[in-house]
Amino acid sequence: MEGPRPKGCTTAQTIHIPPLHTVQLLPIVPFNRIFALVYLCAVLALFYHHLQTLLCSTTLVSFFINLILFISDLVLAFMWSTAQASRLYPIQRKEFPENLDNVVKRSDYPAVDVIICTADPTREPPMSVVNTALSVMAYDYPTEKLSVYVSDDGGSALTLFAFMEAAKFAAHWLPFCRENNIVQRNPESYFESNYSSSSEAVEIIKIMYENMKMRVEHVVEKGKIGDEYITSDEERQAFNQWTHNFTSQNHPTVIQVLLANNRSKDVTGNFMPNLIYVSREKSSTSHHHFKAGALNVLLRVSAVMTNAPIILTLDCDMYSNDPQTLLRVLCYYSDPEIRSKYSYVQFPQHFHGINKNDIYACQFKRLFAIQPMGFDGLGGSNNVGTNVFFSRRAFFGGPSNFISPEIPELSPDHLVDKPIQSPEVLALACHVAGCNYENQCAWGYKMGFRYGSLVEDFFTGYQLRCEGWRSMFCNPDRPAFLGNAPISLVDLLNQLKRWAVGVFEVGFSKYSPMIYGIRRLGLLMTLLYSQYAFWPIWSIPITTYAFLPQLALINQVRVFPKVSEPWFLLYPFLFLGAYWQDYFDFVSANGTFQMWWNDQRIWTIRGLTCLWFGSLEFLLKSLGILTHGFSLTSKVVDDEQSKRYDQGIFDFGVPSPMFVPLTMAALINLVSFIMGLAEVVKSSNLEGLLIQMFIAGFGVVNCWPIYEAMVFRKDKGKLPTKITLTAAFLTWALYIAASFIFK
Ligand SMILES: O=c1ccn([C@@H]2O[C@H](COP(=O)(O)OP(=O)(O)O[C@H]3O[C@H](CO)[C@@H](O)[C@H](O)[C@H]3O)[C@@H](O)[C@H]2O)c(=O)[nH]1
Ligand SMILES: [Mn+2]
Repeated sequence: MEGPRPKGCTTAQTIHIPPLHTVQLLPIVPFNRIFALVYLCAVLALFYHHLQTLLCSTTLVSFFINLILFISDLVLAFMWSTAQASRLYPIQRKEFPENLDNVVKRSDYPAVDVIICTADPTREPPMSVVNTALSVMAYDYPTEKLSVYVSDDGGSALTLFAFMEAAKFAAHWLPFCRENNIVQRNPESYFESNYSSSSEAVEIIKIMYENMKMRVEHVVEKGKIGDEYITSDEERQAFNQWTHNFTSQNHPTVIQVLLANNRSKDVTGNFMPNLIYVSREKSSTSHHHFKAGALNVLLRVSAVMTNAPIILTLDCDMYSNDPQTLLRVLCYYSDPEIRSKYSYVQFPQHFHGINKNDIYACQFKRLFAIQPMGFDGLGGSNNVGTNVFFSRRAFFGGPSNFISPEIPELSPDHLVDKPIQSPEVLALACHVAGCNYENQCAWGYKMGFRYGSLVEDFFTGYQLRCEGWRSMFCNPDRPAFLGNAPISLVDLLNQLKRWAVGVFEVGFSKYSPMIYGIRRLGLLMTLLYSQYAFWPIWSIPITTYAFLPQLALINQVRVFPKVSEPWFLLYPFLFLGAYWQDYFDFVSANGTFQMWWNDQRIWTIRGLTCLWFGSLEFLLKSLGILTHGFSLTSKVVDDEQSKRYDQGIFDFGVPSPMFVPLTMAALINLVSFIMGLAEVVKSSNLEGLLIQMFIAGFGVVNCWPIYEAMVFRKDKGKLPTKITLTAAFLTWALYIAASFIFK
């Protein structure tokens, strides 16, 4: 495996050009490697002890208890080993866009196509999609090289209307940003920030923005576009495509060029970027492959219209937070060597509006910020679906194995020589957006974004890596993009449930890292990808440790070594070692202690809820019993909910079955801790049960918000009584069953 190469540095030293980028191994690496070795010894010792106790089990019950603990620890050890793979070579990159002028002329900058996906105007407010689009249209980049495509899987005239308004507003907004050197180019966020409101120009543009917002929101609220909002015949014609039998699941392709960079000018007379609305053809009889399908259509439509060599894919809520980002990407892309080997540059997902201590751990620091450095050091960052700059060539076979698309117009080296609004171009674009176009094609299997998993981002990144592409991770100090995170527990758990189904679809397919990946990626990268592909198996040890030691404690059965036995020492070492290292990683990625505490709490909550439900859903799906699709994460904010969120209060609210096992765990831990404590007071003998007491106590502390939601709260976000009662009944049943078993 090739380690990191400080490429920019070497070039700089030999020919004395200031570097465009540098790369550095993280200073913590030597420590990580030594610690991994020490920890490994402890893990091996633990398994020696496990085998001993397993073989010496005296009764069937104790054999089964030991077996469950053994399996759980096996899963923990496996997950630990996969995490080590990311700790051995983590690297950090830096770019120097200020040096770009020495290397490339502005006129030689490559063209860039941006694809923004949206799928439902009720769950993804069009105004927020518009803001995302405006923020990227205003990139510091030659406007004639920039095209923004909006993929509307909701097939909604409301979204098209919002973008017609956006196109008009952009004529004011883009020059305003340029002339005033605005850094925050998402208008909503700009007006929310402490901008200097002294100038008249700011006030004027703010009023314009508010007017646009009012019109769009009014139309969205009414659900239809009143005549008074339609200002030209062209617009009317566009909306006429929504005939009476047009539904979001059944309609022809709609492609609307809203701005064209050879024709549309802003108010200062400069040309604007292309802005194109695309809603692919849908029919209830064909499979659409969710976001991956939408992205493949957009890959083809953009190829026909502009065919830029760089493609940025964005989720509708992920707006650009830094106008210089494209220049950063050029720092890499302007190097032909990198261009021929790298398939994408991934920027992390950062979020705005997260509450102070991030109670739901929505920042996913490990997934989005920490582990990508480890992936990158091994030759390729993971792909997280949005904020990623692809090389178009990467969608057509490996670096040395080009796969030709079925028509030459889709080839990455095809030159588009007609304007985007010409009838031939539009006709071909409509053709390649058709829902039967992909029949008997390699799209989704060997070309483009890959089908077969609800986490098409993870799957596609993994497949590109298997084909031999490298990729990189770029995490500048100022976040390049900011997005929304779920603000209620059930939204979060539903999102993660989809991820759980999606990763299992990779883990248990013929492309599993363990059988397909291992032959192509080497051991470390395979382990790292396995950590995600088998992510839901965390639920096994988490559930075991949330119930088993507690039920044993209630019945005064000891399942761990006594304090006086030397094996005892392994447990605090393994626990503290893992938690401490995790804490350290987290804090190094700008986390705080409270954030980390919440993060580890959510980790246990996931293990008891969405990971099980996701696994079950995957099983039912594999058996053909269930055909669940891509459930969108809601981006609509309920006022009351958002108030609770800002105060850091857990939001249960709806009676989701996922809350039942969680509540049961909370009850069992509380009961066992109290009963254990009573026993200690009575016989003042903690020696044998110390580890179990500790686990139950740790559980109780972690479950605090659940007790509150169960007993003390009256607001709408409290735990529904139905859930509390069901969980209480099941806990009681479990208690009775356990007392029979442990007898
Ligand atoms: O049929 C669909 C379904 C979704 N989307 C879009 O996909 C994006 C992501 O959907 P969201 O509901 O926000 O899911 P998240 O779980 O927040 O997204 C994460 O997980 C997804 C995979 O499950 C990745 O695609 C995303 O990039 C990644 O940010 C949104 O822009 C949607 O509009 C479509 O275009 N078509
Ligand atoms: Mn999202």
